[in-house]
Amino acid sequence: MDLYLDGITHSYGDTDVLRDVTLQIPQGMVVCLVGPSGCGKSTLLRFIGGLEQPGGGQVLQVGAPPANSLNPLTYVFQHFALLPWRTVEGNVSLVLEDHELPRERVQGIVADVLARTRLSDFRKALPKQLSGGMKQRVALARALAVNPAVMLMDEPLSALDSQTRELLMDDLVGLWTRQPFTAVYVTHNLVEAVRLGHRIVVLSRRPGRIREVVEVERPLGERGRGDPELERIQHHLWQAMRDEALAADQELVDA
Ligand SMILES: Nc1ncnc2c1ncn2[C@@H]1O[C@H](COP(=O)(O)OP(=O)(O)OP(=O)(O)O)[C@@H](O)[C@H]1O
Repeated sequence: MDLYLDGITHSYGDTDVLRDVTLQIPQGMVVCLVGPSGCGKSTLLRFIGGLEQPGGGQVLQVGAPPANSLNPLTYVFQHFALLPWRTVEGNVSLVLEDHELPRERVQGIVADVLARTRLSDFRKALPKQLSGGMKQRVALARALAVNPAVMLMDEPLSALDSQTRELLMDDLVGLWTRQPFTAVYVTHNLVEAVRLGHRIVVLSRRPGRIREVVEVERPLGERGRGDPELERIQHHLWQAMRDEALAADQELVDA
């Protein structure tokens, strides 16, 4: 299933938040949204997920989600949102409970996603026993368990320290390489964008409109740290964002 954003425009009261955002999110692609603080990235993600409706334009789903998808549009948040009293496997199976699946099917799905996120040995652990990176891997496993058509990822690594973030980026690349998924990935971090994004969308400051779309051709599995081509793209993205970010910053200070 592809997504097509057709002229998304929105205001909250007098605040114009998004203007005429038109964008294709093809199946199997990680599309990163970057842009200055307050430019409407999270708002756009909520529109894509159907949590809110835009004032103008529409989000179109083109084609059908996978036949066994239990939740076509699934979020991954910055702060994991795990239930502290449930084990790792209990947190993952939670999202399957309303679907009246046979017990063996649930066990099969949970075992599969825990293996894919390298958590099989920790299935009985409670969240408080896990590092931040492992908690986010549980959140990823939980998202994958419903076999989403598109994962909506809102700053999923920003609560983690830089080393853990590096490891999680490798995990995400490994997950995608073994079994490509579709994602809209909101981030402030241009290193993440160039490591994980097939397509990087730069939004202007508020009201967010598309300033530039950058395609990164290098396969995810071949993108290493210090890769000059990625650094060139990152530099280019920063140039595109810099003035917008400075102006947005000034607006916040002036407000
Ligand atoms: N429910 C709401 N009611 C009123 N204003 C809102 C609401 N949600 C967001 N806004 C405003 O819309 C603008 C865009 O917010 P949004 O959180 O989408 O930006 P963002 O690009 O994700 O920001 P950040 O990068 O700082 O997380 C901000 O000015 C915010 O205050």
